[in-house]
Amino acid sequence: MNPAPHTPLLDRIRIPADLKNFSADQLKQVAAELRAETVHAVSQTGGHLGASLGVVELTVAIHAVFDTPRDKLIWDVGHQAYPHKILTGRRDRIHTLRQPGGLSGFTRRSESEYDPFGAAHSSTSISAGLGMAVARDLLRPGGKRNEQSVISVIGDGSMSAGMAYEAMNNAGAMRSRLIVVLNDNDMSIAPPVGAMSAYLSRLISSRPFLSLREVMAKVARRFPAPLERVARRADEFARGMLTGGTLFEEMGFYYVGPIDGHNLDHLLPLLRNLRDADTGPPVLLHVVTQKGKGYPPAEAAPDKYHAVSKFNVVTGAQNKAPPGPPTYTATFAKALIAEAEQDERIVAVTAAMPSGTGLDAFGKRFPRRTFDVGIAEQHAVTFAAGLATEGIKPFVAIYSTFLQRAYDQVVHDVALQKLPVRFAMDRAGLVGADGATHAGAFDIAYLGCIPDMVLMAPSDEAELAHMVATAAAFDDGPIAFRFPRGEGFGLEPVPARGTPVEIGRGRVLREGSAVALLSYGTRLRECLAAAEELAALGLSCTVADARFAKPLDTALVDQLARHHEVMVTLEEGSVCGFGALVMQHLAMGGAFDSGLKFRPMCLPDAFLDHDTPKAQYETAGLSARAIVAQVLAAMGPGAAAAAPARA
Ligand SMILES: Cc1ncc(C[n+]2csc(CCOP(=O)(O)OP(=O)(O)O)c2C)c(N)n1
Ligand SMILES: CC(=O)[C@@H](O)[C@H](O)COP(=O)(O)O
Ligand SMILES: [Mg+2]
Repeated sequence: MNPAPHTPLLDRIRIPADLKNFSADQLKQVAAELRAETVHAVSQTGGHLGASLGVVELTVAIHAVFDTPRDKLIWDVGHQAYPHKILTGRRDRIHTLRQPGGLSGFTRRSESEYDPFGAAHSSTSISAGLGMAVARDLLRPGGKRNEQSVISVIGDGSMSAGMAYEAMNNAGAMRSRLIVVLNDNDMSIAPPVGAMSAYLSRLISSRPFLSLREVMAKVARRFPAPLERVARRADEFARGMLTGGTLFEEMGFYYVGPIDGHNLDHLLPLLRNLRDADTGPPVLLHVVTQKGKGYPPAEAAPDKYHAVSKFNVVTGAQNKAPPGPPTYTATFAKALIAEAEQDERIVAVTAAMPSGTGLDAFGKRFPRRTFDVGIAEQHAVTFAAGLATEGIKPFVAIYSTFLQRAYDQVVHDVALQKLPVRFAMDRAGLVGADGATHAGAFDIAYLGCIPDMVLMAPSDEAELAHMVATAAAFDDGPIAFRFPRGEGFGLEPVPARGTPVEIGRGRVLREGSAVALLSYGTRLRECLAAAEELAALGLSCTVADARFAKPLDTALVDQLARHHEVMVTLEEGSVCGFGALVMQHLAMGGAFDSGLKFRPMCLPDAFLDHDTPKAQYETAGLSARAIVAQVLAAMGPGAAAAAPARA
């Protein structure tokens, strides 16, 4: 157990407004204590530490200067908001971060009035902030525009997403009063990629940090007097001649920076000036920070401690679980490498998640055939579509939850044109501590309704290798497969290279006569366990692995429906998914007219909070126990007692 840090000043803060009673020097001490408190909290819970450490001074400065929650502070992604949570009335629960029943690891409207906008998917903060700023102006016509400030804090990685540009494009034209803080730590989860990242680096290296005098002079020059505008334009023009106007200025923002984001002597007066300005375009304040700042093990780590498990504060050593079976992610990467060894047209695309998707391993083996496009899921999909038009075989590896963002690209750019893009959807199903925002709940439903999509879900790691091979061999249109977060079962040997399976063909693992359990994905083990329990009760069960949600193995489905009294489908997905596809088929074939008792078991129609995945699936009612209960309920009272007669 790591000892709690000594935090005399932090202990005096109940609400952020208390910070206004402190001098600049005291605020520096508050920042030091807040950093220690954040390290201590995350050492007990695990979580996104590096990003939070990088914004400690920024968090203190914003809360000391602005009047939250009346002023709106929006954290992009929300994974850096732990110090903000500590300062905004959640310190007593910070040790429950990401724990069952505890605080969320992201910002969340239902958690606090200091979280005006929930997040976890990136690059939404400028749009949301602009909406709030415009609402302010609409609701208080004639009011002073500095009565309420809106501050969006967005990271350099998140700045690579299309949404951020869409929002800036709109904000720059609307000239609504909005403060965007670009928190540039030169890191995404992995090192950042792309021209924007290179541009920001150039901007920083071509312009040394502004001195306090320069910052203040610059801001004072801008605000407010319209008459000064001409002079300012001349000034900007002259400066542009020397250093080049920034992209942000070209987009209609007033650019201030770069500023040392750890220097409170600069941040405090600058933010006060921006707060008090009543006129002007949206402001982009460019602060340079360090991910993991102030905690040596984090500063030294290549990933700057983006996400850590519980750890020892003194050594920084993380409590890693003893190595278990390989993860599905690792199995996917290995299988893809095996395919790519044989077919040089295979390439892989990630949207800023090389390690999360296993494509870091693929990239080591095939650097020229690996594309990290930044946090740009929409672009990733259409980029892959373009590759496919020319005969390249792209595997787009995106978490199920993040593929949501590229829905129209999947429909319009890929499926409608029947382009053979392969979608590897990691983190399918419930993911644990990241909670509802990251649950891969919806992909079966949102892809299942698209014509010509082929959808697969492996029931274990060996099946995953076979599905990678199937996708590699399939050239007739889009094909997708989904697999869960974390370790596989480690029960079946995984072949060095998979063997393609027949498209649209499932398999039967156990034959029975009373009950049919048809599984799509890794709940198959729960079905097999349930079948054992039901057999012990005298109910004989067939267990089948659908393998495909689309095209459905209709022959298998019909056969199960015809020869069993009860049929249950299982999936790690939302309503309107696999069960709905099966039900639609059965209904059209009249199976229900002849009395089939059909029970589609899927995730409940609700957003499930963070918990351990096992507990989440218990809550969702997708365990072996729940299957047994469902079957017995379907059979009616006395089913188990009467079961031997039915078997
Ligand atoms: C739409 C979307 N894609 C991917 C992610 C995964 N993700 C979470 S944080 C992150 C990096 C963000 O980098 P940056 O904005 O610079 O923040 P930093 O962690 O460096 O503070 C990524 C890729 C996400 N949250 N949302
Ligand atoms: C904040 C964010 O979106 C990612 O860091 C995410 O938490 C990664 O999840 P995995 O741990 O499943 O890769
Ligand atoms: Mg960053």
